[in-house]
Amino acid sequence: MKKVVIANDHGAVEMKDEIVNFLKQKGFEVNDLGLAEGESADYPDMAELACKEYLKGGYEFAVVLCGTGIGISISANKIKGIRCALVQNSYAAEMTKRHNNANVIAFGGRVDYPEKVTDILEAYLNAEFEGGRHERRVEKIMSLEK
Ligand SMILES: O=C(CO)[C@H](O)[C@H](O)COP(=O)(O)O
Repeated sequence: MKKVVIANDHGAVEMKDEIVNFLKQKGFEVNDLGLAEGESADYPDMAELACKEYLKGGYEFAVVLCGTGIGISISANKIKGIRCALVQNSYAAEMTKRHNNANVIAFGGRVDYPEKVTDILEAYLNAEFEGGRHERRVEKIMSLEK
């Protein structure tokens, strides 16, 4: 079964539940490392949890969530091997898979999106990395870690 790991801080509990249910309906096994209602944590810790679990292998991608999506995506992108995209709509979600081959996707639980967040996520799921000239650029992103 395809696996996904997800983590959230207290700013995105409801959105996390919505995304977990959606991914389960899509046939994913979801490793939920995030917070439940009433719990609280610092978003860099939640980014680290999800991304380090993802990097162990066996996961298709990871999802990270905080109030804006900004802090947790900044944090995720500090971790070697992670290309985290904070996407604002379906177009960006599709393109970050096609061009950046993002392996982590971020959303903000307190953000008003123009579409359902699950539709945005679906655009990412349905897209494929194009390779070609984008392969070279992704390699250049990854060499910035050195
Ligand atoms: O969006 C976030 C980071 O970018 C956090 O969810 C937000 O900063 C948490 O704030 P608070 O502790 O006041 O709920």
